[in-house]
Amino acid sequence: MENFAIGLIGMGDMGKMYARRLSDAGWSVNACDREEKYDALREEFADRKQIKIFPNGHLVSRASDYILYNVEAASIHRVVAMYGPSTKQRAIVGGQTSCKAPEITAFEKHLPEDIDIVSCHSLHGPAVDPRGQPLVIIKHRASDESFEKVKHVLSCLGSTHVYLSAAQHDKITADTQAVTHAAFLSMGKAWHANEQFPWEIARYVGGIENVKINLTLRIYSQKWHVYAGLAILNPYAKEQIRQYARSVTELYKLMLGGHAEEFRTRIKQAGASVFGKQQWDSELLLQDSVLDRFSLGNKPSTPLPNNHLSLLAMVDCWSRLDIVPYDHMICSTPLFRLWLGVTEYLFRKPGLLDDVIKIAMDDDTFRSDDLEFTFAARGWSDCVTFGDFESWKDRFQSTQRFFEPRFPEATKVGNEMMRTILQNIKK
Ligand SMILES: NC(=O)C1=CN([C@@H]2O[C@H](COP(=O)(O)OP(=O)(O)OC[C@H]3O[C@@H](n4cnc5c(N)ncnc54)[C@H](OP(=O)(O)O)[C@@H]3O)[C@@H](O)[C@H]2O)C=CC1
Ligand SMILES: O=C(O)C(=O)Cc1ccc(O)cc1
Repeated sequence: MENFAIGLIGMGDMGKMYARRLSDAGWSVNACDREEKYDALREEFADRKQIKIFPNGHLVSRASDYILYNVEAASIHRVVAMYGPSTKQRAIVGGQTSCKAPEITAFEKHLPEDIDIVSCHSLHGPAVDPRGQPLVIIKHRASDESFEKVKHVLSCLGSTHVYLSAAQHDKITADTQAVTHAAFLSMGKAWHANEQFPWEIARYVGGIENVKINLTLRIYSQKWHVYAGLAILNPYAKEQIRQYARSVTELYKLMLGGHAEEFRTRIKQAGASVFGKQQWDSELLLQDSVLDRFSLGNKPSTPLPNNHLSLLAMVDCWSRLDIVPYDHMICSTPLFRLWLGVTEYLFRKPGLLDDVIKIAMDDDTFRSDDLEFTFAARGWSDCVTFGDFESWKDRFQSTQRFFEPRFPEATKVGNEMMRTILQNIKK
């Protein structure tokens, strides 16, 4: 593979991460972003001889042997339509977007027939060390030789390769990403609606509450389009997010109506279908003593009880959709692994689930919080169902502004928490 050059179109967070890692491994990289960022990018990468910045994607495409589109999912069609026809003859093309259906459609429509298509998706954010994280590689329309070349190029990331079709990828990530995010987005929206910084309230500080708070703030501190794109454009996500909202609503109604037996049976059945076949040969993934270290507030001497509606609904949703989340570990993001860890914690801890069910029925202190959470889950689901990017952006950014003053501290604590917990999981 002498003189093999890699092209990166879109030099945002992911494009830059790939450019740095591929050039560190010795590959020649041609890269561009929008034309107006040409000078700034040239300056930023001036000290890297292996990276050549171009003004636009035509110039990157004609000079490169493997071209990766790292642009917003919602723009992929427009950008591939623009630069696709300029692709060097017999080159290989792929994309990094989080949802593959629109990406593949754009490639099939706009790439000349002699171009091979091998796409990919790093299942982690740009600030996470890629080593050991899943990297999905999709051989969509390619010779074995092209496929081997892509695997060889991407092996320098040190990620674990997962080979799937585009449809398999979208089906699994609808669960590991889109629904997981819907739960955290709903928590954030509900806290915002009640004007609560959750770490300032006794109910929310300590143990698994810290995981919920830190991960929610982590999501809201990122760019809206990443989360909007992977939920709205994924053909499988609509149904899954709708079921999550339905599970939240139905459980909330059972709580309001005091239907204790129905509630208990439903939760226990859901727990059995999701966790029933698991062999618990290890310690609990998450331990209070570890989790308590990652608080944004001070732990009160007597934390108020929580009915964990968001977690009960998650397990109910998985169960209704016949999803066993452990089957999806191959496509798990760090966030998903922690979310699964939190649900596991609730369903495996002796007595805790029974306490939570009792609290859900008997304690109405937090009915208004849960009402806001229910509205929020329904609101996100409606946005996704209607494919409404503008409302999605507005909902996201208004809550982002609410939490913004706390992002620097939350990012620090959240990163530390993720590092510690994920290291423990690896052991
Ligand atoms: N962030 C994450 O955690 C992950 C993201 N992804 C996916 O990777 C892709 C990129 O994400 P990320 O890097 O975070 O997003 P960014 O917004 O940081 O990067 C996208 C870049 O593409 C640029 N762009 C838009 N149009 C063009 C064009 N015509 N020519 C060249 N560049 C263009 C954008 O410019 P402008 O901003 O001006 O539009 C922007 O700089 C997305 O599809 C995302 O879903 C995948 C894994 C993880
Ligand atoms: O871990 C997560 O789910 C994240 O939030 C980071 C992320 C966002 C988009 C992707 O396509 C992959 C990873």
